[in-house]
Amino acid sequence: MAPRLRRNLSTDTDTNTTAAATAVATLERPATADAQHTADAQHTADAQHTADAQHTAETAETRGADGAAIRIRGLRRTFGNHTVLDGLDLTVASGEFVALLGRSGSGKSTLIRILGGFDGGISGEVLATRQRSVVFQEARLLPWTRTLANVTIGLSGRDVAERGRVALAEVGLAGRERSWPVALSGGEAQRVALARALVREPDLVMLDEPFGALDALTRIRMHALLQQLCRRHRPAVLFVTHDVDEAILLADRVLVLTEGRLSLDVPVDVASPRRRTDPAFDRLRSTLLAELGVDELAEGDH
Ligand SMILES: Nc1ncnc2c1ncn2[C@@H]1O[C@H](COP(=O)(O)OP(=O)(O)OP(=O)(O)O)[C@@H](O)[C@H]1O
Repeated sequence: MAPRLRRNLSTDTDTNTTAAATAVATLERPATADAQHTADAQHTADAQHTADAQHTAETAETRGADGAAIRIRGLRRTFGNHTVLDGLDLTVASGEFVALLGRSGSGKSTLIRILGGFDGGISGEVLATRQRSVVFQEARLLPWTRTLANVTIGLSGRDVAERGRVALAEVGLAGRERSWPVALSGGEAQRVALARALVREPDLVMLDEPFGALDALTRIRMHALLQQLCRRHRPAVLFVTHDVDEAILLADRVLVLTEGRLSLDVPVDVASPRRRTDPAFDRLRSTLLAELGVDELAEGDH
C-alpha cells in the first residue's frame, strides 16, 4: 500500500516545508561566529533550534509507510566533496527501539537532523511518522523560561499547562514546574528535555547521545526512566550512542553506520533483564566492537 502522506526529498534544498528551511538555516550557522557573543548566542540558537525542531517535527507532512516509523531508501548527504551518507537504507518499525552506533564523524547526527526535518540537502527517499521529537545531548532549555514553559514551548491549547505538568511528573519532576533551568542538575535538565519530547505524544523519538554528558549513576537512572517511558508510550526510538553496552542494554536492534551505510544490523537477542555478564551480551558486544574497529584487548591494555 502506498504511504498516505509521502515525502520524496530529491533536491538540494528541501522546499516542502518552510519550517524545515528555517530550522536548517538556524542549524547550519557559520563556524566563525562572533567570539564575544558565541556562548550566549550559541545557547540561544540551540534552544531556539530545539523549539523550531519540535515545531518542524509537528508540521512536516510525513507519515511512515506500512506501519513503519521510518523508511529510508538510498539516502545520500554530501558536504562539498565529502559524502557522509551514501545510499543508506533503513526501516524502523512502529514501537521498535533501535540503537545507532558509529565512529565519530560517521554521520549519526546528520541522519538524526535529516529525520528531524532540519537538513534539506539530501537525495533519496525519507519517510517518517509525522509526530516525532528529538532529544539532544544537551537539554537545550531556554534559560529565561521556567521549567513548565520549556516543556510546553510551541504548544497551544487550553490544557497545555496540565499536559506539561503530567509530562514533568512522568519524568519524576512533579513540583519543579516553576524552577529555572539554571537551578536544575544535568540529569534533571535531561528529564525536562524528555518531558518536552513526550508531551507532544510522538510516534517516533530520536535521541542523539542523550546521556553522554551525565555521570554513570545518573545514566543508570536515566536508562530505567527511558525504558519505563517507552513501555508506557510505545514510541519508535532511534537512539544514537557511542556506548556499545548502553545500546545492548536498551535496544531491540543495533545498527552500525560505516562509510555512509549500515554495515551491521543485528537484533539484541539477550534475555531480560539484560546483564553485562550474560555470555550472549558479551558475544554481541564483541561483534559490535569489531564492527566499530575497536580492539578490545588492545583497549584493555591502556
Ligand atoms: N553543516 C556541515 N557542514 C559541513 N560538514 C558537516 C556538516 N555537518 C556535518 N558535517 C560533517 O559530516 C560528518 C558527519 O558528522 P556527524 O556530526 O553526523 O557525525 P557523528 O557520527 O554524529 O559524529 P560524533 O559521533 O562525533 O558526534 C563529519 O565529518 C562532519 O564534519
